[in-house]
Amino acid sequence: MGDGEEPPLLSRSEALSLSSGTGNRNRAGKRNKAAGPRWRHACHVLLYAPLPTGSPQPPFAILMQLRFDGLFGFPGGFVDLRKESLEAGLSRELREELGPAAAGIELRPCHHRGAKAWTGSGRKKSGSDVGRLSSEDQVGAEAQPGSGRKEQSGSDVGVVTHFYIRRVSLEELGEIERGEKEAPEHGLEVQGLIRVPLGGGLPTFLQQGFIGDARAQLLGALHDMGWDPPQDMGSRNPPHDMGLSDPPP
Ligand SMILES: O=c1[nH]cnc2c1ncn2[C@@H]1O[C@H](COP(=O)(O)OP(=O)(O)O)[C@@H](O)[C@H]1O
Repeated sequence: MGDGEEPPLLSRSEALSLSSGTGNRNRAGKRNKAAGPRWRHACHVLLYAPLPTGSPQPPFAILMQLRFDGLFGFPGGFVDLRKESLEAGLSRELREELGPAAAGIELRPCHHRGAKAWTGSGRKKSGSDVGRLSSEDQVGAEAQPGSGRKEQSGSDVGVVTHFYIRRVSLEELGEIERGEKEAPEHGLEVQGLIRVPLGGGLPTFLQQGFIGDARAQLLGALHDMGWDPPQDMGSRNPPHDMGLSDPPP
């Protein structure tokens, strides 16, 4: 798969059928490469709030974060399916990255908007996922678009990125913004939360660096939410077609 080619969008259950790799070991505990790729699962969520009637278009606020590596992305991270569900793992990541105000944001399978499975051969060549990952995490980073890491053997490692969209109230969004400095990861993995500039500032924002396919996820979500930026704003990369409409509350 070359640059620009995206893996297909998978449903939650299709993506979960990709082994997390625990069964891919022989009796000596060594990885059995013939068993196929070992997949690590990562979950990220777009949190958005409707703005009051009469607000400038589009009438919602969307949160993203500036990461430790200078790239923009959505809150979330790797989930250990041996210990937690996708949604429980994502909630844990939100508490770490957004702080206590995120504890009240319940995430359910209905908020899942699609997943993509990336192998080493599908990796894009730009961006950086620079050296702070554990050896466990590196398996994923090798395979992730935008990782910037030297490619490993490619076919036996992979990352499944799950994308969620969750509507919150403007009050809940404000609480998260006010409480972000209390988050354990604030100033470490997360440098700060931002509201995506959706008006005239969007073209400039879209030229920033994004982790993985976060930029396409943002554009796909805007499309699902009924707002397609004018052509010249988002045309560098077509949005993911999430194949879904009307995100659940
Ligand atoms: O916003 C995002 N959208 C899509 N993929 C992302 C986003 N943020 C990180 N990733 C990818 O998900 C994987 C987990 O990265 P992350 O930095 O969130 O995990 P961690 O916080 O658990 O270390 C990495 O392969 C990374 O490239």
